[in-house]
Amino acid sequence: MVAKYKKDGISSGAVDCGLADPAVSGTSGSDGGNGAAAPSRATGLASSFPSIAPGIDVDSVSEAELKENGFRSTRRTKLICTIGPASCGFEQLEALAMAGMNVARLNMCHGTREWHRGVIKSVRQLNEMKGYSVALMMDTEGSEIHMGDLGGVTSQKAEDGEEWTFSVRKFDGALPEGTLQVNYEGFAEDVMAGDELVVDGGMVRFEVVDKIGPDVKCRCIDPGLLLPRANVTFWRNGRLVRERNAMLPTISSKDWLDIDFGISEGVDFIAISFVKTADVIKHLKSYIASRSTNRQIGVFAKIESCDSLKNLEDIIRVADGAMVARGDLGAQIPLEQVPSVQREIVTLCRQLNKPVIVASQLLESMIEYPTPTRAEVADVSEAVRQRADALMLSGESAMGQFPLKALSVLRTVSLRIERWCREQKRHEMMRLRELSPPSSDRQTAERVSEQICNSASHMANNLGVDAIFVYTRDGHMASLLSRCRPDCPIFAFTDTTAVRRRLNLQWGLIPFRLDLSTDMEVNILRTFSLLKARGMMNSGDLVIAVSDMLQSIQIRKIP
Ligand SMILES: Nc1ncnc2c1ncn2[C@@H]1O[C@H](COP(=O)(O)OP(=O)(O)O)[C@@H](O)[C@H]1O
Ligand SMILES: C=C(OP(=O)(O)O)C(=O)O
Ligand SMILES: [K+]
Ligand SMILES: [Mg+2]
Repeated sequence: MVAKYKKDGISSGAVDCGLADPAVSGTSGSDGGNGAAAPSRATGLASSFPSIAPGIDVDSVSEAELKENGFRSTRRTKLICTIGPASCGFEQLEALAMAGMNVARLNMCHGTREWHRGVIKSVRQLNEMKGYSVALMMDTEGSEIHMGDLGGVTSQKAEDGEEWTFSVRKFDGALPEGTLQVNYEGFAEDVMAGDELVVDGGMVRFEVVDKIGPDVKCRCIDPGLLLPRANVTFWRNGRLVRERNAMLPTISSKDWLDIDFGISEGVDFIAISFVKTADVIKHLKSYIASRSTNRQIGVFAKIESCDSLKNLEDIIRVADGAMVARGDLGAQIPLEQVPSVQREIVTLCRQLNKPVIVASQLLESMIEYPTPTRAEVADVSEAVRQRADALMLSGESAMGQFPLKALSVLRTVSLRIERWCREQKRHEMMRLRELSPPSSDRQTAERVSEQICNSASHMANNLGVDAIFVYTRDGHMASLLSRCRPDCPIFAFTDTTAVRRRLNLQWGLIPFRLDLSTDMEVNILRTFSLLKARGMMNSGDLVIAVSDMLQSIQIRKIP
């Protein structure tokens, strides 16, 4: 890939993915960080950074946004960055955190476990030393069919009419000229002459000419750039072919090892690729529960296949969240259906109170160029207007030339569209159905919490309050409030760092960690005085406070 412009300023020379000494790394969020010094938690470095107020953890980005713009203008849409060679150094991660990254995604399709372990360690250090709550999401490879590593080169151009061989043979070292490896052993048996091979969701296309044992001879019919490990689907008579490849397990044996790795490394979320049914999610959730006592890992279902669309509601009901994985989805259903399917998934997730991520190609051109296309900005705007919980960068942040600029575009577009939607009432309006239907026991805590949150949001909008405060141990009340998408931001106070990180993925929540008292009044007064002392709120601000420890709604003016 040729850099047409100067590369993003997050790393000047060679990309260093080792663990830079964070004590000597400066903050370099030049294009869109907010320039605020990062607060440090109680570490030996306390003297190098402004110290955090005792008793409350919040990151410098939220703090600066609150101070500079007041309550109402904080960003509601959360941002996820896929980490790769262009973003894995400590300083690069720090710059991304400064520029608003809420979640770092690790795609297990690429890189070694050791490499991923290094990134996890850096993110964790960043959180501990600088008060961030960047969550970690591990994304499984799945049993998709993809090409091999291109024998070490970063890309190869396939020209119109060229002959290429797709082979299931294993090669040591360099590949023979014009040969590509395929990871699925049944490939040569499943395909037929005349089939169309779609690489990387349509970036390159081939027609199958002939089969010779493990080799499949093809002719390029849509030229383009072949990237390492690009995904491959095959089509016959205009339909996706699903032979034995459809029988491959959703979670492969390699995925199970990656999942064990994720559990032992304590990631916050695991995203499962190519989910077909709800059962696989249930199975994984019980596996995680049996392996990791007292740690919750959110399981996200990636919606990227025809099968997942057939079972959409069942899958989303059992998952902890979903991802509209438009990359592969666009290779499995006609492209023109992707926007309406995205909207359906976003709506359904909101109804079922599951966080939803819109992913892939949001700013694809920024892999190479420092400015997005107008169409990309429109796409990002639409996802923000649909009020998806989070937007995700893939290649833009993993291997592109401008990771920080791409993140900055997501941030500024989100802020601008959110404000426009609030002021002009342009959001997608949605009537929320009841999550917990009336039962014989009409007073279940679930139902009461839901009603409290709906009413609190309604009151917040009618009264024009500055913020909703929620005191929550497990985060559930915070997510119920987020579901209502109120006009004001939601400050979520929780007593564990793990819950705080998980809440960082959800729309409109600004998560803080605070030692919670069983006495609600004590919590309220403490948060008021701590936030006031740090300049994050002012006397006279109007707040609605709710809690999962005491079922009440309070309307309070900051003294
Ligand atoms: N851990 C990694 N190591 C090397 N390259 C990576 C890594 N993660 C992502 N990439 C690169 O970024 C590109 C885009 O990432 P992503 O969309 O997550 O993967 P894919 O293209 O496989 O669907 C990948 O094709 C790959 O080139
Ligand atoms: C996010 C996606 O999955 P991956 O990048 O792992 O292919 C996608 O297909 O859009
Ligand atoms: K993946
Ligand atoms: Mg995919």
